Amino acid sequence: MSNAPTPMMVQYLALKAEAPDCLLFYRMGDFFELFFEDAKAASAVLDIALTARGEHDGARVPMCGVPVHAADAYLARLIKAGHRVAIAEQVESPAQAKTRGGSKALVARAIVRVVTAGTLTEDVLLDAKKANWLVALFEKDEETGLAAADVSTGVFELCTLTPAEVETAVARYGPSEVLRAPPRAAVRAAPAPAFAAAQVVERDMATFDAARGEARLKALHGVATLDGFGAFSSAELAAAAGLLAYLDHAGKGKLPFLGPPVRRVESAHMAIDAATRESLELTQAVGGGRRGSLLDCIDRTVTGAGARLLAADLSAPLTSREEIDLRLDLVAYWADDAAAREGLRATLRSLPDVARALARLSAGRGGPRDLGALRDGLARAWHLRETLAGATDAPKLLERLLPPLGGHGALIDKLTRALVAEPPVDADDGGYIAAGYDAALDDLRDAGGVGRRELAALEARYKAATGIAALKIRHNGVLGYHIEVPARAADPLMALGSGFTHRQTLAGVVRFAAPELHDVALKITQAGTHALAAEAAHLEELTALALASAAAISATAAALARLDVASANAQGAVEHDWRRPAIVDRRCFDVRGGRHPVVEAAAAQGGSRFVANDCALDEDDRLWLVTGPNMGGKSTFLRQNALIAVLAQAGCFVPAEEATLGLVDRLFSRVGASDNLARGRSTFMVEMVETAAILAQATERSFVILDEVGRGTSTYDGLAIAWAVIEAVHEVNRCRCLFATHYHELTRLAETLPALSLHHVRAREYKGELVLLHELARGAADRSYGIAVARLAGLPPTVLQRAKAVLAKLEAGRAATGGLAAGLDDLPLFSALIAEPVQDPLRTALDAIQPDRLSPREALDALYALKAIER
Ligand SMILES: Nc1ncnc2c1ncn2[C@@H]1O[C@H](COP(=O)(O)OP(=O)(O)OP(=O)(O)O)[C@@H](O)[C@H]1O
Repeated sequence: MSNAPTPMMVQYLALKAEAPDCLLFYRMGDFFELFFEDAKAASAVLDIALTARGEHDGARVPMCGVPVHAADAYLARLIKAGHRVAIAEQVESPAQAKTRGGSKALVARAIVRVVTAGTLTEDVLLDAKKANWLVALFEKDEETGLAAADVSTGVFELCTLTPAEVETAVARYGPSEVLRAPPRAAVRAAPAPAFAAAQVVERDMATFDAARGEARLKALHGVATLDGFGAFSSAELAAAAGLLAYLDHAGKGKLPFLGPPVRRVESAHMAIDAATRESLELTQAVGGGRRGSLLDCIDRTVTGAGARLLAADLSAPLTSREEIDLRLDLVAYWADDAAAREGLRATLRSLPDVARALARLSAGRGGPRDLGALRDGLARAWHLRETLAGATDAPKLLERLLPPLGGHGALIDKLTRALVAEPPVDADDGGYIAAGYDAALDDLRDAGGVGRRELAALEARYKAATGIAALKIRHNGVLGYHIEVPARAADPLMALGSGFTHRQTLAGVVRFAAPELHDVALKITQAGTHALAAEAAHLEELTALALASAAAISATAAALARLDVASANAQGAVEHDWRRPAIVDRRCFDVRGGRHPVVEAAAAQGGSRFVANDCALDEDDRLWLVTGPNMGGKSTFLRQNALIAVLAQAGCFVPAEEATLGLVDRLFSRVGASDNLARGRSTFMVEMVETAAILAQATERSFVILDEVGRGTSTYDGLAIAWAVIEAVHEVNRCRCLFATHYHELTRLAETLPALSLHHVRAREYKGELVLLHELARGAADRSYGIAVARLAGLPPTVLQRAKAVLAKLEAGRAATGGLAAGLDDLPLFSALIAEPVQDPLRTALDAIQPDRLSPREALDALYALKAIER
C-alpha cells in the first residue's frame, strides 16, 4: 500500500502552492471545494459543515464546499473577514480531458482569478455608496510614491509624499488593501503604521520597478509619453508598477479598466490624519458603520456614484479658494432654482451605475445588463446635456461638465438597436439581443420557435395515439427532451414495437424516448446553441465597441456624479437652511449661528432644539479656551466648527447663519479619551501621541480642536501638560485653536497670552436643578457644577451628600493655599524658552567640524572627541 497522493491531490497541492496566502476555491462540478487549513478557516467564517475526504499523509483531509451558483455571497463574507481567495476553475470539459489523456484523465484546472478586498468589481461584493481603494506604497528614505486605484470605477491616482505624510494620505483613501514591499531593515526602525481597517499585503520589492511602471502605463493608454497626463516622479511610477503587478496577479493577466493616471498634489487637500477623521466621524461613525457619520447626515445624493463622490469630497476637502468657489457656485445655482433642481434629481435618480458597469465589462466580468446600463446612462446623460445647456447664467463648473455629458451618439444608437429593453445579468441563457438586430439570429430563433410548436403538436399526437391524457413532453439536463407518463399507464409504451424506447423509471413516472421527438429536439437544441453563440458574438463585439471609448464614458460618469453631488448638497442646504460660506485668505474663522449637523438632527428627532453658537477666531484672537459644566456642550461646539471647516472646503454649504472662513491647510482633532487598546496603547499614551503630532505639524493656517487634553493622567501632571500645550500652540504653532477643559486654573493663561480668550458654556441652577443652556458666552465659567451633573445622572443622594462635604473641604483648602495653580505666578514666560533654544554640545561640536579639511587621522580624533562629549 503506498501513501502516494492521488492525482487530484497532486493537482490541488500544485495550485495551492501558486497561491499560498489565499484560500483556494477548487472547482469540482457544481461546487468549489476547500481542503486542509483552508477548509477549517472557511467553515469557521461561513458557518458551514466541515467534513473530511480521503487521506493525505495518513490523515483524513478536512474539507468543506460552497455551491458555485451561490459562491458570490460566500466570497463576500470571506473577503470581509480579511481573506483573499484564489479561484481554481476547470479549464477543460471532462470530454476534452478524456480525449487528451484517456478515460482516467483528470480535468485540467487553473487559477483564473484571485479575489481580494481591493480588486473587486462585482456589484454583490461592493457597497454601491462606497469607493473601494487599493493603495500601493513605494517607500524610499526621503520620499514615498503612492498609487491608488478604485478598480470598481477605474479611478487611478498617483502622488509623492514625505514619510510624515504617508499615514494621512492613506487615511484619506481609507483603502481596503495596502500593498508595500517588506520594510528593509536599514530604512527605518520605526514601526510601520497600521493603516486602520486596511489589509496590508507585502509584495516582492521587484514588482515596484519604475521603468516597468512607466512602460505599462504607456502601453495601457497607447501613448509614447506620459507627459500628457502629468510629470510623474520615479517613486510614483514605482508605486504604479507595484499596483499594476498586483492587479495582474489578481486578475491573472486580465487588467480591469484604469483611467489615465491623475497626479494628486498633497497640498491640494486639507490634511486630516487618521485620528482626526475617526474622532470627527467624517465618513464613518465610531462604531465603524456609515450611520451617525457626517456623511450619512448630509447625504442627499440619488446615485451610488454621487454618494461615492460626496464621500471623496468630505474625505479630501480642497485648499484652493478658486476650486472651492467653483463647487459652491454650482450648489448655489441649484439651491436658488427648486424646479431645475428637482428636474435634475428626478433624471439622476433613474441612472444606472455607469462607472461600475464599465469597470466590470473591462475586467471581463461584465454581462448584458452592464451594456444596458451604459446605453441607459449615456442616453440620459445626453438628455441632461440638452436640458442643462439652455441656461443663461450657468456657473463655470456646469459649463465644464456639459461637454463630457454628450458625445456617445453612435454607441447609444448601436446599443439601443442591439439590446432588449431589460437585458439579463448573465449571458448564459441568451435572450438579450433584440429582435430585428441580426436577421440570422432571428432565423435561428424562428427555427427554435417552430421546433417548440412542433413539440406541442407532437405531444398532442402522442396523447391521442396512446390515449394517455397525462402524457407530457419534458426536458431536463440529463435526458434532454423525453416523454413522461404516469407509472400506472406506462405498460403499453413498454411493449415492444410501441415506437417508444424506455429511458428511466422513477417512483411515480416512467420516461421514454421516440424517434420523431429526437428529430424535433435536435432541431430545437441546435437552433438554440447557434442562437446562443450568435448572441455571445454580439456581446463580445458590443463590449469591445464600448471599451474603445472607455475613457470618455468614464468622464461622462464622473460628470454625472458631480451633478448629483452639487444638486444633492443644494437640496440639503434648502432643507436645513444651510448657508454658503465665504472663503477668504485671512486667518479668520468667523461663524455666526453655527450648529452641529449630526447633534442637531438627533435633537430634532428627540423633539428638542439645538442652540446655535458663534465662533469668531481671528489673527489676534486665535485661541479660545472653553470651560463650563460637563454635558454643557463644549465638545459639540468644538466639533461643529471643525465640521464646518471640512464642509466648507469640500464645497458644501454649512450649518450656520453666516460663515467667513480663512482657508485651513490641516485640521486636527483631539477629542475625548478613546481607548485604543487594540493598537497596544493606553488612553493617555494615545492622547499624548496625538497631541505630539499636532504640535509637530500644525501651521499658522491650521485649525485645531483640543478637548480636555491632560485629563487622562493625575491632576497635577494633566494640568501641567495642558498648560504647556496651550502655550506651545499659542506661541509656536500660532494656529486657530479651540481648547476645552475642566481645569479652571488654565484661565490664568489669558493674562500672559494675548491671542487667547476665555469662553464658557452657560448653565444655571434653578430651584436646585441644573439647567444646561448649551449657550456659549465670553469669560470663564464661574464654577464647575460637577456634582449637579452627577445628580442629573442619578448618583445616590448619600454619595452626593458626601461629595458635597468633600468639595467644601477642598475648596476651603484651595482658598487658603491659592489652589492647584499656586506658585505659577513666577513661572518664566514660554516665549522666553523659545527665544533661547536648548544648547546641545554635541551639535555645537559637530557644526564646528569641516570634513573636507580633515586628514584621516584628524577625522578619527574628531570622532573620538565627539564620542567623549557627555550627554
Ligand atoms: N448647542 C447645543 N444645543 C442643544 N443641545 C446640545 C448642544 N450642545 C450639546 N448639546 C447636548 O448636550 C450633550 C453634551 O454635549 P457635549 O458632549 O458637547 O458636552 P461637554 O461639555 O463636552 O461635556 P463633558 O465635559 O462631559 O465632555 C450633547 O450630547 C447634546 O445632546
